[in-house]
Amino acid sequence: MTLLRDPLLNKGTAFTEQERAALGLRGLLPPCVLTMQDQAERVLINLRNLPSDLEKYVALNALHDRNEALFFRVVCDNIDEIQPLIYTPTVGLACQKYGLIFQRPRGMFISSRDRGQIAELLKNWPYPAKLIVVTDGERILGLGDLGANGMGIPVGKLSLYSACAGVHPEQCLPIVLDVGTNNEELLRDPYYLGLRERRLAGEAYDSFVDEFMQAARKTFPGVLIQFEDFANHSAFKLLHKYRDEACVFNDDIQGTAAVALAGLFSALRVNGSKLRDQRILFLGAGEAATGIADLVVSAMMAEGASEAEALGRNWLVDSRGLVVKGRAGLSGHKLRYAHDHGQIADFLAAIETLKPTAIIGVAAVGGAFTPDVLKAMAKLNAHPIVFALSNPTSKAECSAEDAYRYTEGRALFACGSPYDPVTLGGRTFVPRQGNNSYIFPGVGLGVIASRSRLVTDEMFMAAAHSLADCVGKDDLDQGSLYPALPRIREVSARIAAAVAQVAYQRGLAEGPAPNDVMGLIRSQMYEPHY
Ligand SMILES: O=C([O-])CC(=O)C(=O)O
Ligand SMILES: [Mg+2]
Repeated sequence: MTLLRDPLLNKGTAFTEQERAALGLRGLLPPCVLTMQDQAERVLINLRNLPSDLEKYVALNALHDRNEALFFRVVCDNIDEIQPLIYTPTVGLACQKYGLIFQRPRGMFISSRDRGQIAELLKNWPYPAKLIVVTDGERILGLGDLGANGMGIPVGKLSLYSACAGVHPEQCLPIVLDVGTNNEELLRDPYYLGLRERRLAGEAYDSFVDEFMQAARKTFPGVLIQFEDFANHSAFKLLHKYRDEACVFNDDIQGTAAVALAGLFSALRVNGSKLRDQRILFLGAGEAATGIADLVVSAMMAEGASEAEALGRNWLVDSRGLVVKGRAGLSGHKLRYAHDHGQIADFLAAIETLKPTAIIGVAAVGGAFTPDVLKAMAKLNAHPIVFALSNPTSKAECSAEDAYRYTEGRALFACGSPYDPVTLGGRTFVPRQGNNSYIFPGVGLGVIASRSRLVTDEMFMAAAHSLADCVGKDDLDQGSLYPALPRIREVSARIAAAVAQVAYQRGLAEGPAPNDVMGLIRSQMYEPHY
């Protein structure tokens, strides 16, 4: 009976006659023996009969808790259909309803009440973790502070690690650091499962996170720690504090940067220009905006631009207008992009003045790329680059349909959440997601496989190039700036190999470089089967 209750061992009706006899399962299962394929088909039939995405999320979660291999088989074989249900956009709603839909815990919940005992707590995790995705829930997607309900995000990210890059599920540990929440609604919500108190701040917060970092590294030596969906003020600080001493990265800063840069490389193949000649205007000035801009600056410099020139080609607009030199109260991460210029209050006026070739939306202001914004970009450029990257769909700067409609089908478009193909004037466009989900699974796999001590920006640059290299002419012809999702395991393997290569070249890896790095990567990829 224990076997049937253990999701890592359970095969349900797929236990063979011999297994049933040998393992004491006779009589505990209906007599019919199914194949994994039969089971997967049945899962899909049931899933498609469910009336809402949230119910599908719950059903998939339940499958994950019942039979892990079957869950991943279904995800891998139907990634286009399933990814939006276990990841953005549905995971956003699932986090908002986390307390209500809760059935079984997944991952670890470490709260500020556990101060002084985090190492002891981590020992309760029964597997040797090699990869932790951790959030404090303060900025979940573009939805803001969801406190401990943010747990859905590390869970979703790690499901993609296993499905999209074959990181073994047993190596994956989702963690929420529950330091309270400042979300009034949650504090009043009877079903909220986190601590009902305001967020820790200042020194108390820093020392709590530091205790977690030391305990995690001690309990799981060499573990890769991905920071996810922290608010800006914590995200930059934590990355800066730990990146040179621990194996960490911030997905929202560095992962998003690499996916956006790869999308720009693809777009430039269509419009035939160079990165160093672009003028990029960001709507948003947080983790994603400055993360992307920093990587773009490095890439422009690799094409021969000076640093000053490259910086001057990236501009930010935040809630107070254009980020310019001397504007009062600018936070540190924006300063590189605070150029000498007069104040401009709104985004459209900034477009008209600065004449960008690309606009990148990362401010979680739904609908901010208005028809007028899109038309202005179409007037300035033969092929305007328009990336509406905010998540979930309700926060997207514009829909795919609007992006194509208001630019007469000339936009080179990428979106953070999935959109269906758009047919316009006899042409069908297939927009693809400029989502860090193309990047982090491969980066993580490469870091784990090479046992790299650190995660570097050079690795994200290599990941961006590898991802861009996977985009074919057939993709570009239909308006896709990224490869098709069903190719993701191959794409992740290439990214992982490139990342591992950097680790070996820079002396960050453990052990000598193998002759066949790709072989090493492939040999480590988990395949869901019985
Ligand atoms: O999770 C996603 O879809 C992308 C991401 O990291 C975020 O929006 O914070
Ligand atoms: Mg994120």
